[in-house]
Amino acid sequence: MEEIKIFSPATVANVACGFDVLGFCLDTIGDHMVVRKTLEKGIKITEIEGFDLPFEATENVAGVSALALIEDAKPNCGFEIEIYKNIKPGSGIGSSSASASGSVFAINELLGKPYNKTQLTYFAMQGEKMASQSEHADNLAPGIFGGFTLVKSINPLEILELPTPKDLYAVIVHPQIEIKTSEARAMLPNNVPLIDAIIQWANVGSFVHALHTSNYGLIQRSLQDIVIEPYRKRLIPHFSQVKSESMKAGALGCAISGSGPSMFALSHGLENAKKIELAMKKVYSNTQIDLETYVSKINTKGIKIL
Ligand SMILES: Nc1ncnc2c1ncn2[C@@H]1O[C@H](COP(=O)(O)OP(=O)(O)O)[C@@H](O)[C@H]1O
Ligand SMILES: N[C@@H](CCOP(=O)(O)O)C(=O)O
Repeated sequence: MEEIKIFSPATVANVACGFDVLGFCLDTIGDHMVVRKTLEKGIKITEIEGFDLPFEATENVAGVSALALIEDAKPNCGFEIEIYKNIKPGSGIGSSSASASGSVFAINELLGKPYNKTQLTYFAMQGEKMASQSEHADNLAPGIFGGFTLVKSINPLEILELPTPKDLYAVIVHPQIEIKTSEARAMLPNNVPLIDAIIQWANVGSFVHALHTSNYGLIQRSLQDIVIEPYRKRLIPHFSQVKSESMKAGALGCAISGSGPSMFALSHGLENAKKIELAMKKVYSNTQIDLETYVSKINTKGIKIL
């Protein structure tokens, strides 16, 4: 194979209680990428559509992650990368992650798949580190593995794949403003009160159990973030109103997606998800804020070859 075209999906990181640990993969929104082998060695980004991003490989997360992989693989060829972005940078649904994971996934396929998904996540982390100035894999893991994932540890990198209840849907509301992950991380405290930590890790454990048992009521009781949301919600216009309207419409839970400004809600069933989407959208109907919204099944496959 000399060329490959892929769909690299958007992802929701943190998932309320699981900051830097939990994440899930979306289905209806993502980037397209084309990667092909070249005789000339190295990494070249030859096409970027959708948003204004750097073509210099060392300044684009797709290039940085690809360079990390070829540094290890030392192939006797190079690669050209075309990026067709649908995920707005600074969105909170893993724009940088989709590029970083998509490029290493594609190159791995072209090299005959010498690396496993954990190794690909490690290479993609090198790109994410450049974008967010910190090491986190909670967007990358669900994009590469699919479904829900839990990042057990960064060093050594260990990722757990979690089950996806079959009738679970996600609603994404993305106010068209930009929040850089690096800035949204810099505003966080270094310490968490013990009482808050206890509640947060109880929610993580309960949420994981709820996924394993398809217990939608326990999902609802676990989707709570008392550590990060209090700091970041002020960055998102009308966040509290969106959250309360989504819950009134029947959401299992609603929280900030990644570092924002996107928000996500989880729904038991598609019809309920559509009602929740309308309720969340309505909050912005009399504002000047542009909005993108998506209703998505949980994508259990992750990155797809087209
Ligand atoms: N290929 C890329 N895709 C998206 N963002 C990129 C890419 N390369 C570099 N960046 C930079 O990374 C930042 C977006 O990453 P981030 O702040 O984590 O947003 P998101 O929440 O959408 O992932 C932006 O500053 C953007 O300029
Ligand atoms: N755990 C990270 C996740 C960032 O997600 P993104 O989609 O905003 O890149 C954080 O919250 O900083």
